[in-house]
Amino acid sequence: MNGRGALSRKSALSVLAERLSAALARPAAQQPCWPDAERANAVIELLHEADPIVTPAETARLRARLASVARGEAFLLQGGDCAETFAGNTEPHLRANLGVLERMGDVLAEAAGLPVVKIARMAGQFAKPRSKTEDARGLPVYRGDIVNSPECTVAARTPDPHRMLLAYAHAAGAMDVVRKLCAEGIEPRVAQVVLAGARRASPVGAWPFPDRGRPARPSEIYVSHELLLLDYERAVLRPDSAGPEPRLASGLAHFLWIGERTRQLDGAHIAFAELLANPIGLKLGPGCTPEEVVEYVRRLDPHRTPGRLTLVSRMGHDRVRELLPPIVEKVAASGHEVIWQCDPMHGNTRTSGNGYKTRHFGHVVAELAGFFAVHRQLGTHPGGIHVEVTGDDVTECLGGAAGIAETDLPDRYLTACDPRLNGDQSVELAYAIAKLLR
Ligand SMILES: O=C[C@H](O)[C@H](O)COP(=O)(O)O
Ligand SMILES: C=C(OP(=O)(O)O)C(=O)O
Ligand SMILES: [Mn+2]
Repeated sequence: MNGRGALSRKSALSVLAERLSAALARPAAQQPCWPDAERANAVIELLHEADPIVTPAETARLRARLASVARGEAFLLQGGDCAETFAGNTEPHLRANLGVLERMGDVLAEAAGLPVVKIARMAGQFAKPRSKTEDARGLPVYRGDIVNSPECTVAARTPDPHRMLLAYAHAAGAMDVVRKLCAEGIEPRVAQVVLAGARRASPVGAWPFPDRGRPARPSEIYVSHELLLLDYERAVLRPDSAGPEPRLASGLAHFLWIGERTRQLDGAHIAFAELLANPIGLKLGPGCTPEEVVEYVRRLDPHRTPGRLTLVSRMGHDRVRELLPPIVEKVAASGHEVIWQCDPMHGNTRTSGNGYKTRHFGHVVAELAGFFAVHRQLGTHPGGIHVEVTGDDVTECLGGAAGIAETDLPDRYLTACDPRLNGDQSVELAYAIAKLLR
């Protein structure tokens, strides 16, 4: 590099460092208050030395894949646990969740006649935003294994910065497993629902039984998590000069998204995401106006890069047809080529009669039906879905072909945060979407 190149690289880096400090100085919602700031800083310093978990080449490949989704040439399937846990970070669990993505991807690819880009909520989905600061017992809420423990004691719920090191180690270990499984081949999850019962109860007319899998084959799967805990996210960043302006590449995931509770336009999360070279997602709940969305698009996709920004609507099954069209119209008129993705889970969370946080399979399908109908009407590409699913045989969401009822919820309600579709419900959902796509 000649002297002038080195100088301009140095000044680009110092501009980025200044912008990063300014972003982090903004108000940040949903951050834990570490009881010992010195200990937290020591952990952050250690994490600064950590190796990236994902490579720039992988993230660049995902950028190219997402550009094709934005252009309507591919479909995006994103899914996994609401909250990963350290105890659940095992090869069988990772394999089961990837097997669900694999099977859903097969069904969707065939129905859409398009390649499916798969992104797992995996290898770092350890931080949770919460709607309250205290639980029913008056204890600080559980904020994900990266912050505290769900156990019901004050000590367990006190944020512990050391957990960020554990989260990094677990994420790195999970990524090794993901790479190994992708190379070896992942066997698609096959639905286990009994034929007769399924035919009776299934809302999906085209539910084909028996659900036949195929042999495992190598797969391409990217990893993602919510860009939430800024003390963690700020630690593993590398300069990236491949794009239209110098940015910082997160070494912690290929794809990061900003949640519904941290999308304040003047807040730290949006300002932080502006600096990232990774593709970015943004959740949009029912309170979001079309004007706000145009401002997000301007800030997060300043160079009009197809697929740079994924807008994830999660409006609820009863509001999507009313709330989504003005947002899509305004963004389409702005000329930015975003990905339209539907999260049919978070706008449909309810408490069951027996006190479980749950979602009904029928509401999940209904929000997706609304999402596809809106895009069909407006002539835009319904680019993908973002779902909370597991290959484990849990009983957390109601309905589906097996007819999970409220009284079944206590059987295997294992989630650390939100209710997930189990393996059968997830495959059934893929068939329901296949019907909508046709
Ligand atoms: O995925 C996350 C949840 O939807 C979010 O943490 C809110 O959950 P809560 O209402 O139980 O706090
Ligand atoms: C918290 C989540 O979603 P949202 O921000 O849309 O509520 C999530 O995806 O787990
Ligand atoms: Mn969730």
